[in-house]
Amino acid sequence: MSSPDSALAGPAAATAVGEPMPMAVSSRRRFLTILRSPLGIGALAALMVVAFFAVFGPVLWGEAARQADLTQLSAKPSADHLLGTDAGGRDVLARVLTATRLSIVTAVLSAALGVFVGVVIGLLPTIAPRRLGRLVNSAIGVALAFPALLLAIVVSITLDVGATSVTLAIGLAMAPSYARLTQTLGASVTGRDFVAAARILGVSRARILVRHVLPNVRDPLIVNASIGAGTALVAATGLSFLGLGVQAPDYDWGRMLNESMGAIYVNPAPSLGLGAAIVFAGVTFALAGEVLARAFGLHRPSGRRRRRKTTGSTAAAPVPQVAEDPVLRVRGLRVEAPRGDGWATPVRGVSFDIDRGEIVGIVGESGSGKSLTCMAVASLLEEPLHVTASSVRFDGTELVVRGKVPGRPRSKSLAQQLGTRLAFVFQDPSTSLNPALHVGTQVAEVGLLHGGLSRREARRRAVDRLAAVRLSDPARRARQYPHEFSGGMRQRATIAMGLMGEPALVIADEPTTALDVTVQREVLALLRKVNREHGTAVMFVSHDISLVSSFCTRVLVMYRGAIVESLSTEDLASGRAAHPYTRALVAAVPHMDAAPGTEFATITEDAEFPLDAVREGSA
Ligand SMILES: Nc1ncnc2c1ncn2[C@@H]1O[C@H](COP(=O)(O)OP(=O)(O)OP(=O)(O)O)[C@@H](O)[C@H]1O
Repeated sequence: MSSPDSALAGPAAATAVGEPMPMAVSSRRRFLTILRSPLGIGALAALMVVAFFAVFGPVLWGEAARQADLTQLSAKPSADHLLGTDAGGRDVLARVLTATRLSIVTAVLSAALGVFVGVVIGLLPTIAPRRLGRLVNSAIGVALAFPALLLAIVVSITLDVGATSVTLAIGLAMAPSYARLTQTLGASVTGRDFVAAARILGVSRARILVRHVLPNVRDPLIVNASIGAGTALVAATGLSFLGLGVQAPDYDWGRMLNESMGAIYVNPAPSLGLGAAIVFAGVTFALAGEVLARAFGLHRPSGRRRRRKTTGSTAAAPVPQVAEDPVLRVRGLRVEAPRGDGWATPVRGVSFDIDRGEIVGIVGESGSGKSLTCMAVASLLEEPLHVTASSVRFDGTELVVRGKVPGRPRSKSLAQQLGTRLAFVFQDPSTSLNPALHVGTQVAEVGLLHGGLSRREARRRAVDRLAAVRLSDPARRARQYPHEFSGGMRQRATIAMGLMGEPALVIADEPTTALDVTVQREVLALLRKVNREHGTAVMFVSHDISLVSSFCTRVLVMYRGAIVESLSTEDLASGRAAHPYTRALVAAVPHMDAAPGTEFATITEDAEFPLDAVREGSA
């Protein structure tokens, strides 16, 4: 038997935190498939055996377990007593079967308590303000550092020994492990692009938790909860074995094991029988966990059905009536990040405008601050980053509050405006959609959140938007999961999400880097179509200066966190760039007509360029 302590240390060690598995088939079909597999059949059979003895054990063998035959004290196995008798002359097999109920119920309830408390605590850092989150994290760390068995013993003794106290003790001792697991899983999900996308749509923290975090952390939690029942069984048995668990006249497997140990060398059968029962039940829980994870752990989240008052057929928020000012006007945007003992400034007070309907490229080497600039203007950067500016005016609304650009919109109306008027297309299409939700559900989200649409209407509009981004058979595609899409299709779905509203600006942060050239062209054509048909401005980030030259009308050149030049693409293409860094970037573009053997021009790491802007641009 593994030590209860090691067993209680549980879930984090047993989990492979990763991508949720894809959900290609319906849950019913998946359930039937797994049930027909050897694993499913074995788990179901074992579970039925355990359940049978837990339910009927005391009824069928309770009487036999109580009858004492004083002529047969500590008897060895015989035809009448297959596992022999105990020191009181009672049939051991009947007592083992009768004790199944108490042992299993204690294990299941303790595991349920541990998982519940652990999940609640573990999710707190995801939804709580940052400082409280950090405090909870530290508290989980401290609780984990305390040996779990010791914790269980202390709680058990404090609460007065017995079945109830052992359940509470084990549940509370298991909770920190589940809390850490939940917190780690939650953190891995909240850093993903689809959560950032949800934030842009103005989805609240609680809703992000329910719709995006929980479905993606559920599978490992389900597996661990089931394995946890086996763990709890071993722990409860251990505590009872030590005399700290179930007390007479009740008995569970642990207490019986304790009583049988005195005679183990002369009559090992009772101990072996008990050991077999404990191992069988433990393995059953582990198998059940595996089956549950495969069968139900990949369910589409049921989600609370919420009907809203229908206000019209479009999900778009009313378009603010603004003058023909730039769609985005940024002044003195600065991003600071903690580094070592001090602060680094990856974005150094940049200023720029993007006019309505304009397509503006941002180019620069890796690390020049392009992505941070985009995220900052979309209100997506949170602590520990400091984002300050004298003004960030989007679509007529000032985003800066007391010199800072908040990581979340300050009001519901602003969240609605950002959710419907600003679209963000991320670099990696494989992370920008939630793998646990149907694509249509995700596209429809903004209609539910900001458009006042009913679920059905939002879905209809989502299908319409998927058609608008030229996805064939959009109704079927809407019912598929992101893994059933190609990279290009995912990018289109992300753009379709943006088109649920009436976006005034699409920020596309290297949207084609992860795609092959053909798909790249399709995505660019789509962005251009959105630009032409809706007058949507595009802020297009890329390393690829030739791509930017062909796609954009104007280019902002970033170097070490500053915009060093703003010029038209004609000027760029015809070699009229003024800043030495821009000229070096252009010179580094390889040409097909270069003579064989010609060395490519590169920008070396130690190359230094002035940070002052040569035209409009840097503050
Ligand atoms: N969350 C963060 N915390 C601290 N520093 C960061 C953070 N994000 C980015 N940085 C740093 O800021 C600098 C600019 O990063 P950014 O992602 O904006 O560069 P980029 O120009 O978009 O690069 P790439 O083209 O490779 O995506 C980099 O040095 C990066 O290490």
